[in-house]
Amino acid sequence: MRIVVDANVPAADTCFGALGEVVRLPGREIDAAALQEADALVVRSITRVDEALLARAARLRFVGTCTIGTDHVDEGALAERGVAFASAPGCNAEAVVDYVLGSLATLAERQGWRLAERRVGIVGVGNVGGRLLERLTAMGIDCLACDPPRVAAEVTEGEGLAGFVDLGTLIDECDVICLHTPLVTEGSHPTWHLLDAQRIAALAPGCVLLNAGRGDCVDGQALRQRLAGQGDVTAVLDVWEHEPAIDSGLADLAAIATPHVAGYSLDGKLRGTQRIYRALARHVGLPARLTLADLAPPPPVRRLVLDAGFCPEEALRLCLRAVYDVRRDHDSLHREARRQGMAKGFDACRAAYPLRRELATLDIELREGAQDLAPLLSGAGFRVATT
Ligand SMILES: NC(=O)c1ccc[n+]([C@@H]2O[C@H](COP(=O)([O-])OP(=O)(O)OC[C@H]3O[C@@H](n4cnc5c(N)ncnc54)[C@H](O)[C@@H]3O)[C@@H](O)[C@H]2O)c1
Ligand SMILES: O=C(O)[C@H](O)[C@H](O)COP(=O)(O)O
Repeated sequence: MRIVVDANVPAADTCFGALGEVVRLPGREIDAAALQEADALVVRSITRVDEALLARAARLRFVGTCTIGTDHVDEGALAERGVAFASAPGCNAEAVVDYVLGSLATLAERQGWRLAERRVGIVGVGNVGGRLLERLTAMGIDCLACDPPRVAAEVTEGEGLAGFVDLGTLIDECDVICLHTPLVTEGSHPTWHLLDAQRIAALAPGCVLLNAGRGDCVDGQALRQRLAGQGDVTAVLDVWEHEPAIDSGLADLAAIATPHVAGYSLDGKLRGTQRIYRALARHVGLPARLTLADLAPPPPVRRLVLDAGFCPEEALRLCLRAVYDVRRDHDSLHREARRQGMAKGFDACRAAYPLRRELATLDIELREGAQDLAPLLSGAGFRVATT
């Protein structure tokens, strides 16, 4: 079996090599010619899997994307050709939540506010937004949630979603708005330009808008105008319209601008690889013997000991940055964009992404006098012990 795999899929040779011959190609270079002899295709989100790509893929029987998002895949076209499809729901959701916490802690420090005093609105409460809601609530932070499709499902399935509000209410009542919606262009709950010019104009002065869903969920031009004109809201943007050739003017105006890497923990990527490896093995009737534990190395920082003397905000920042510092990704996007131009720089940051682990890989020991920090830090996602 010949398996074409995006070069940015970690542990591909170990996993897919156990099932067949692996051909690795940069995601943007996978084209119809590359699939002529392929039996299986494993992508991430940058390869558009559509009619044009499939045109000469007569042998193709399986496509897997090691990502949560599936908007780059024409599932109808695959079904018509009898090609099986698998994605990796939730694989990097914890990493995205780590990114949100790191971004908010960084802004709080820069702008001189306390996260505990802010109300956070979460739009799209699925794997990512749901985990964010859980972690923020456990940290004692007030949250509102908006997810009309889930609310509609409640009516029919009795999910019980008390406390969910509509988008207008969330915008009016929250200081921080976190967008975790997929890109949906059709149906009764489309998300294309969910934050359009009108909603962007309605953002209250001082509010923070964070988008780690899909770039097309926000009208980038309207956001750029609001940031450039009034300069009274703060944007944290990980996803963009027209990636990788994103609007560099908007990137300059965003307080935190990163190249679509919110989900780029090694753990999240390996989970994605492993899910698709298992799906392909099942599809071809081979055993999938490799587990996540076989693939993930030990974390580079395993343990932190805190004694008395930290205020909660400082302790949280210190622990977050021991694992992942979002400022590194912001700086590297700007640096590489200056060096190579935006489109090349954007992709270069992603291709050479440094090692990043998830908060749950860090053990924190709280000594006497620091034990009050336990709810905040365990709520944030660290493994906390008191001694
Ligand atoms: N930046 C990154 O690195 C990164 C990483 C992972 C996922 N993502 C993006 O985040 C999206 C969400 O991920 P997930 O794992 O939570 O997906 P999910 O499918 O588990 O959840 C998405 C939620 O959004 C809700 N939703 C859909 N339309 C909506 C609308 N109009 N208004 C409000 N809510 C709406 C759905 O009902 C669902 O609950 C993915 O589809 C992907 O596009 C980005
Ligand atoms: O949908 C997802 O899982 C994320 O957006 C993912 O992090 C995208 O990563 P990429 O495919 O761009 O490497």
